[in-house]
Amino acid sequence: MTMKRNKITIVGAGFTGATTALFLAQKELGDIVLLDIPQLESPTKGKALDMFEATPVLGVDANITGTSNYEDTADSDVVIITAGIARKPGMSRDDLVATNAGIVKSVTEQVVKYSPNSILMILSNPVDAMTYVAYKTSGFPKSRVIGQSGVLDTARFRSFIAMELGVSVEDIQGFVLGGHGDDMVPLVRYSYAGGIPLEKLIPAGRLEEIVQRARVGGGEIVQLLGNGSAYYAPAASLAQMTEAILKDKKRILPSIALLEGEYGYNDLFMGVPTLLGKNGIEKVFELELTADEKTALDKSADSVRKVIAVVEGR
Ligand SMILES: NC(=O)C1=CN([C@@H]2O[C@H](COP(=O)(O)OP(=O)(O)OC[C@H]3O[C@@H](n4cnc5c(N)ncnc54)[C@H](O)[C@@H]3O)[C@@H](O)[C@H]2O)C=CC1
Ligand SMILES: O=C([O-])CC(=O)C(=O)O
Repeated sequence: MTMKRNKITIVGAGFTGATTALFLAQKELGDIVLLDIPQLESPTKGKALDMFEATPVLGVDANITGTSNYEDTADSDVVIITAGIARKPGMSRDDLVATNAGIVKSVTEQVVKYSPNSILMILSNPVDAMTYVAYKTSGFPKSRVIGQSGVLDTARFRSFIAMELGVSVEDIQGFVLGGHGDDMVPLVRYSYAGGIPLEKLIPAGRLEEIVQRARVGGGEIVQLLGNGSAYYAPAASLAQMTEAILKDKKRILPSIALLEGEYGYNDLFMGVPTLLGKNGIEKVFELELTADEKTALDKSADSVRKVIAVVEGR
């Protein structure tokens, strides 16, 4: 019996796209197609071949190919969209909307033509609004259009807490709600180190400083790099979400999902805890919030709505 291998397409073979391809190959999650614009076809093929040549050493079986032709992406199981421009120091993610909305729309049109049954995973920023664009353009059910933000945002929070306590990053659990912007809402109430509530281990004032560092964690990397934005941690986050889907792991991970009444919001894409399995987002978990948490989430939702209004020309 021959088993069909999974096929994963990554549109945008830049820093995040190429790094994601490598993580996916290391996890042996399937064959990988890297696609970029025709002007970059040669370097895209070069990156893919170089990566494939790493697989004998890594001891993994994954075909990795580069292309600028959407026909090569046909029948993908998962399509990851990282196409677009990244911010530079002094810019906010929202400054990217005018350029990236057009790119995400045209990419999605092509993707759905060749992979009508795929699950779309969006990274391009401003990512909550770009997930909305992919949803509207694709006509896919909401379960198959997923944005990445919360795995990364909690990974940053977990890293900073582990540094603070001098313990393993593995034992820290973080929790974040809201849009992928500086007013995202990390909930320390639901954050733990080895099952112990963080509030019992770190004084409130210090915990708030760490929360604030996590909120602006993307900007910290943008400042340090000087000419682009983070890609290792974002790529690791995409790989973890892809693994949850392709292995039908039913993991509870934060993702950007369409809200239809949950948390009191409608027609809005924003980060919430979700169940990820073979059908994509199989469930959105809704929690009771305190008045302060709800006020903070409303602010974050307003920021996302403003960007969606720009996309829609309102
Ligand atoms: N949601 C999140 O948590 C994160 C989002 N991002 C976002 O991901 C995006 C990509 O970031 P990087 O990979 O660092 O940028 P990059 O500039 O290294 O790569 C982007 C790639 O997209 C390609 N591209 C542009 N238009 C295209 C089109 N029409 N079709 C196919 N490919 C196209 C470019 O040629 C380039 O190779 C940015 O918008 C960035 O802000 C980055 C990190 C985290
Ligand atoms: O900060 C950026 O522009 C890229 C991003 O979304 C992140 O690293 O969180």
